[in-house]
Formats: sequence, structure tokens, C-alpha cells
Amino acid sequence: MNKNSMIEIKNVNKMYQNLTALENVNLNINQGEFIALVGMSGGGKSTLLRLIAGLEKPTSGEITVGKDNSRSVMRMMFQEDRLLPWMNVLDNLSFGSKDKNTKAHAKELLDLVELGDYANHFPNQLSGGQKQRIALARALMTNPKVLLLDEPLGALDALTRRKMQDLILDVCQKQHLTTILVTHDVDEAARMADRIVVMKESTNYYEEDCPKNRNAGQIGIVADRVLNEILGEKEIQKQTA
Ligand SMILES: Nc1ncnc2c1ncn2[C@@H]1O[C@H](COP(=O)(O)OP(=O)(O)OP(=O)(O)O)[C@@H](O)[C@H]1O
Repeated sequence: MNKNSMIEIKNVNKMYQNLTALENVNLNINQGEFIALVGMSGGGKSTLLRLIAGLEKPTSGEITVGKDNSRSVMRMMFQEDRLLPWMNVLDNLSFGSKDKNTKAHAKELLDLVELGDYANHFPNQLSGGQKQRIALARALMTNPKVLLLDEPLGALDALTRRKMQDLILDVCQKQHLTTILVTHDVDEAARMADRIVVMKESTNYYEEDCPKNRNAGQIGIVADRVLNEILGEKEIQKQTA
């Protein structure tokens, strides 16, 4: 593993019975890098994320995480917040621990996601965006080095989604996280990621490096290029004709 690497994916294949979900995927993700996985439905994005998380094993090939290849440095966040409805926000983060340090850590993270005043609220008293911010804070409780995000903003309205994108980017930078985001939204990928990986058919994928500190125009250009890759030039021409 090279010294800046956090995740190395080598010659990974995944079969489900006769179906090839992933074929010969090779990807090297550096510490602190923000990767977006995009592509058509069924392209294998969630499968790759589950393999990286260690929830499933590749049929062949290898995935190495950090120097000790331990999945304990990872936390995952999903489209659903998965908060426990019978616990208040603070307990959802600390799992009801009475330990002072754990509670203090939970409070710090609530401040980080700008919900410091909501410790005693219950999930049903929160908006969708607030619940996702709590889910993000909870994912950070164990001080992970890698954050795996499976379409976490998919259920949010456009404005809340935009705010969450900024918050996630800010948090990832502050906590020096390596992040992998699965998203259907190419604009979201173009706004957030350092590098976009397009999962095409199982045999084929494409990478796009994004400029640093990009403006709205550059985001649009990157998003268009990625969309071209996903749909193919002809589809785009047909749509704009
Ligand atoms: N547990 C499973 N058993 C059988 N086939 C599966 C399983 N999980 C995924 N697949 C298949 O593997 C392929 C890749 O699925 P995956 O969910 O990774 O795609 P995706 O790119 O995340 O799709 P979407 O954008 O719709 O979420 C699909 O053809 C899917 O039907």
C-alpha cells in the first residue's frame, strides 16, 4: 500500500449467482480524498460500497483499508436516518451512556452539525434535514477515518440538500476524513468530490478529477462531462435537440 493510500481496491469482481455486479474494479483512494460514485441504476455503486464496508466479500480480488486493514475506522450513513425513535438526540449519539466524556463528545458533535440546542429533542420532533445531521453526528462518534455515504441526501428537498452538502464538506475537512459518496445526482458529485468515479456497465468505469475551489461554471462543466459519460453523447444530443 502506498503511503498516502487509505483504500486500495485491486482486481475486484463480484458475482451474484450468474450476474456480474462488478468486474475487475481497480481504485486507489488517498487519505483525506472525497470520492463520488455515480452511474446508472444497477451499475454496482452500492455493491462496491458494501464491499468496502466489509458487509459483503468480493468473489475475487482484494480491498485493503488503511495500514492494518481494519474496518473499525469506517462508519456508514444511509438515505434513512436510522435514529432510534424512543431515544432523545443525545442518547441516540451516546447510546444512553452515562459516561461524562462520551456525553461531552456527543455534545461537541451536535455543535459541529449546528444542532447543539437539540440534545433533548426526540427524532419525531426534527425535520428530515435535522435528522440527517444527527445521523452524521452519530456516524462521527467513534472518530472514524473513513465515511461511507450511501445516497444520504436523496430524501431531502433541494435547499436542505445544498446546505447539507456544505455541512458534510466542512465536517469532512475538519475531521480529515476520507469519504466515499454514492449519489444519483451528478451536480452533487461535481460540487462535492475531489474525484468522480462513473460506474458504467460492470466491465467499464471512468474517472474525472475535479478542479479545487471550483465555481458554479466549473461545477456545471464537470457535471455535463460526467453525465455524457453515463448516458453517452447520443442521449445528450437527443435530449437537447
Ligand atoms: N444481494 C444481491 N443479490 C443479487 N443481486 C444483487 C444483489 N445486490 C445487488 N445485486 C445486483 O447487482 C447489480 C448492482 O446493484 P447495485 O445495487 O450495486 O447497483 P447501484 O449502482 O447501486 O444501483 P442503484 O443506483 O439503483 O442503487 C444489480 O444488477 C443488482 O440487481
